[in-house]
Amino acid sequence: MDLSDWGISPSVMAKVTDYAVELWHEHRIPIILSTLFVLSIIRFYLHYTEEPHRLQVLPKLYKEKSQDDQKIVKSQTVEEKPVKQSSESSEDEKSTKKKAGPRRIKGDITKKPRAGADATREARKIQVLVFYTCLTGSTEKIAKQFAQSVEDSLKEKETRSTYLTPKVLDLAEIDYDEYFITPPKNEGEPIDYFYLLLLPSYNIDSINDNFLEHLQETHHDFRIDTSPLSPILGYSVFGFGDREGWPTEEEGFCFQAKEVDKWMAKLSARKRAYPLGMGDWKTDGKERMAEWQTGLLEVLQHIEETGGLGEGVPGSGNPIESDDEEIDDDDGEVVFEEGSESKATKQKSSSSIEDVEDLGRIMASSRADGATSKKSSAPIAVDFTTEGKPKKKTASAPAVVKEMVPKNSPTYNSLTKQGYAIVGSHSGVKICRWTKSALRGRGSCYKYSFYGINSHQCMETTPSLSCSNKCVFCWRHGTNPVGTSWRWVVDPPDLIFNGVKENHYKKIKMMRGVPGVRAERFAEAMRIRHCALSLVGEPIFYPYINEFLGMLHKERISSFLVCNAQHPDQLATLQHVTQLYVSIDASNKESLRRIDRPLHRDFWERFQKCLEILRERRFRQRTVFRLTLVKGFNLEDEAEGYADLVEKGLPCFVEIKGVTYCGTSTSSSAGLTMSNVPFYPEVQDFVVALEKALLKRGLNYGIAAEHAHSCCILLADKERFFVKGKWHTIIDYEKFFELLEKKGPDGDFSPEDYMGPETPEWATWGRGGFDPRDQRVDRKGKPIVEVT
Ligand SMILES: Cc1cc2nc3c(=O)[nH]c(=O)nc-3n(C[C@H](O)[C@H](O)[C@H](O)COP(=O)(O)O)c2cc1C
Ligand code: SF4
Repeated sequence: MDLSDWGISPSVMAKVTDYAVELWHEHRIPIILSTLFVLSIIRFYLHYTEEPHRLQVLPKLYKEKSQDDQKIVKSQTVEEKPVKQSSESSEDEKSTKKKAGPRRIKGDITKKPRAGADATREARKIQVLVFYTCLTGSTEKIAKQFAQSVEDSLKEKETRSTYLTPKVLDLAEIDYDEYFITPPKNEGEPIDYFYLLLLPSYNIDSINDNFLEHLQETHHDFRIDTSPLSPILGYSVFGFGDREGWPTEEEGFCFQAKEVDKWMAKLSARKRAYPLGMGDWKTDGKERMAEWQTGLLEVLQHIEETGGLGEGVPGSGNPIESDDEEIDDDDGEVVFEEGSESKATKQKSSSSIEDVEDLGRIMASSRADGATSKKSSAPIAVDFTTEGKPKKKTASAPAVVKEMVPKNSPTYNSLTKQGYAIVGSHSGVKICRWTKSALRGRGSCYKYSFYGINSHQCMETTPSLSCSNKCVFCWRHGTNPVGTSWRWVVDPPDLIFNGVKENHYKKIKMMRGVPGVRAERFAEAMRIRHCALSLVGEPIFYPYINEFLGMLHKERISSFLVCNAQHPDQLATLQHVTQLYVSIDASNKESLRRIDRPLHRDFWERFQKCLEILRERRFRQRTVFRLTLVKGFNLEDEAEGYADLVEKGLPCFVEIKGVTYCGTSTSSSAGLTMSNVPFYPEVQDFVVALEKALLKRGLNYGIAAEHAHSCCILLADKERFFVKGKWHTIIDYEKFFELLEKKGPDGDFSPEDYMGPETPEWATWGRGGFDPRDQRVDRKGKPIVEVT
């Protein structure tokens, strides 16, 4: 077509073209932008007007797809929305729009159930596998009988719905790869495995060597995970040996069982379900195995109920043999720094002070409260500030009584972090370092050597975390509470008693998976036989201490009570305890002020009064002075001063102990450093000097026993505890309870009436006093070789 046909001449055309080109060159940017703007508007318009139409198609597609999927994944649910009619509300429409898009799946994908998960427990069976080796015939028989007996017991406990009949497997016949690289694979229903290994030791080449080599190689094989047996539910080993040929562990008793236990811990990622048991079938084997079996059955039942090993395992079962816990001494008394609570206690509120005589009344109401609300809120505040003169009750209304250690307080957090369990609002319990050590056969505390206390059966607790001193060598470092009077809520004694026992056992159970814990000691530890009332604070601060003691004694738990010679009124009314300690931290007033930093103004008078009480009661209570020696504070030239105090109190025993450095800011602010810790020979010299000073005064005390390991020496009254040429510092605990039951808590009987057998030879002066049943280890767990 020609433009001239439309009547447009070529010259006009050329002009228009020129004009358009010129226009473009001059305004091309605004033109482009405007065009883009217009196009976007059109695009948005089309998007919003077309969407409903597209949505009508999509659900249909979803539905078809989801039907296919359902065939494959049963537990998946496809989220779909019915097609919306245009008449439906815009709200619905919005939600529909929101959910449009890729297919979404609700619910979990069906996973293989995880061993140990509660929810899946029902669906899974547990298979106990009993592995054994045998050269001379005994272990095979034992293994079969054992498996039968486990099955019978599980039947009795009605756990058969989960446990399959235990299988007995000879390690000489099985393929290790089938069981000891990964747990066996089961084609049918899923099964969880629990391994038990009964293993005699042989000091000749035997199948045990192959087995151990296999375990070791599996652990080190770089192609496999270092803990390929971690899917098993747990394991435990029992070793057989012969004490005639291999009397001690150092000499090889059950050495291969110990090795297997160690490797299994590594391969299973610390799934030690129960401590290694060891026995000699000719002597104690049956007994040891019965204990081991009892413990195991409890674990198996626990697994059945909860699906796992429970508290303490794994986690507590650190495979590295180490004692990396902080230095912890026996009976350490802790002073807390003043924090918010102590500030509260400092604000003396005379209005909240009650007569000591009123305690009976308050206690009755406290008990009643305890029965319903577990915790008494009786507003008790006992003033201990001025000894002997209880303040008159005032008429004004009592102030609000607070808890000593409330759950959300910094003190609570600090103490629980340090491993204390807080019971009620003012009591604490903790497993002492020696209890752990004895459970692992690494030595007991000096009280085993001196008095026959089994450290692994000892509970260390206090019914009062509060104290009225701020001793420089105090162990723990919290934030409070210290105080001269009881201004807190009082918990009833049964609440404390049950609570401390429960928590003690809980903590013992947590030791189950710790390497080196001995099965027989672990089993024994489940019966508390002794209670050290010390830990932190001041036990006789607790208004119902006698009731608490009564509960201990009723269960035949002995009581070793340590007090700080600041509460004479409470000391005077204290009923029988198995052994009554008074801390004597200095020989004179000035020294005592410097070391104990007492809060009482009349601390020296109180101290003197306590000594008088002890003297009066020395034929009723088994009294002990405990001296803690701090070089540069109370050691040098103080033997004479201490002798004067002994003359005054005439205790049955005097324990002398070198302070152990705790490195807290309390101690450093008091100028205490490592140089204040006396060496054992210095403690020995001091004790010899004290013995001499006592003799000079006509006091017949002699050095009865020592425990070099904890830098502790015992002086005893020779007239009373040296019988027929032998020291008798050990206690006859059963006799104590018999006397108590016969004569009552205020009964008339003396320490000699429950004096036990002679002090063991190895504990006497010059012999060191380390329990010969155990092995001394250094802080890294390495055996200490004595240089003689
Ligand atoms: C050759 C031989 C070597 C042994 N070596 C040790 C040993 O080093 N340590 C140990 O505690 N017991 C040792 N025993 C003792 C056995 O471990 C113990 O008697 C065990 O109960 C034997 O079990 P069995 O009859 O199943 O083979 C040895 C016994 C034998 C026959
Ligand atoms: S008496 Fe008990 S609490 Fe005290 S050190 Fe010994 S084992 Fe520990």
